[in-house]
Amino acid sequence: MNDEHRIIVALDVSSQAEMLDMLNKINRPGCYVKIGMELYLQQGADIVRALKSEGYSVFLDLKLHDIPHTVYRAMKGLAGLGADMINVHAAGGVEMMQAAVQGLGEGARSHRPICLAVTQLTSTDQAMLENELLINRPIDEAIASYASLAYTSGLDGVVCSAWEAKKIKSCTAEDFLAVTPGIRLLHDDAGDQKRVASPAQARSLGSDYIVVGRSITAASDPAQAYERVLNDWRKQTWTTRN
Ligand SMILES: O=C(O)c1cc(=O)[nH]c(=O)n1[C@@H]1O[C@H](COP(=O)(O)O)[C@@H](O)[C@H]1O
Repeated sequence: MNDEHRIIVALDVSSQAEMLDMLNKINRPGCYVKIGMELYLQQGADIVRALKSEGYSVFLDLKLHDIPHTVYRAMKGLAGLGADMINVHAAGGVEMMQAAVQGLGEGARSHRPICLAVTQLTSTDQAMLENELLINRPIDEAIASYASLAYTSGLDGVVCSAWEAKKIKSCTAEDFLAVTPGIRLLHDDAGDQKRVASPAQARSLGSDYIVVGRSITAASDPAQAYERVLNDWRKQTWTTRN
């Protein structure tokens, strides 16, 4: 798989027209894109079909979190859209994650989409984990524990920050995917993201894919920003703390 396929661009816009405009600006036909709830909830399933018919790889990020039966039925329907990657919240538990994989397997036309579990959002930090979610564990331990549950549930990987990727792989498997948002180029504003890394850091830390939104889409020249992300990912000069 080439380097470009490891960069997933988060198309966080609200209409098909804005999406097409952004894809035009990025100018990378067939790249990997992520459709989140903003676009999906306003434009519906056709947006995924349209992107697939144009040759894009699609991560459908709807972060399902419900009772197992509901998630099973939702995934069975979503599987037919042809997305390459899809996610649930690990906090839904083992039975729900197993139901997600089962639904995807039964609904897929050919290949089952990659199924990921969101561990803890990259907008969560240690203080929020303890004070709001009442989880009194170090955040990387809590995340590794969610990842282990996802692994035993038969998922293909997790969404986490780059900083947890190594620990997750050591307690699951080397080929258990770490898909990491919270990516920023040097000098970019972190905004609401707490656990942030650069593309080069993420790769050094063990990320398999990076999800990049505003560092590309809010840049004055998105095509140039995409190129900077890709070059940084390729550089991988940064070495880990461990
Ligand atoms: O599942 C995700 O994609 C996701 C999980 C997570 O923990 N953190 C996170 O930021 N995301 C998504 O990744 C994208 C990050 O966007 P930027 O912060 O603009 O790069 C957004 O579309 C988020 O919805």
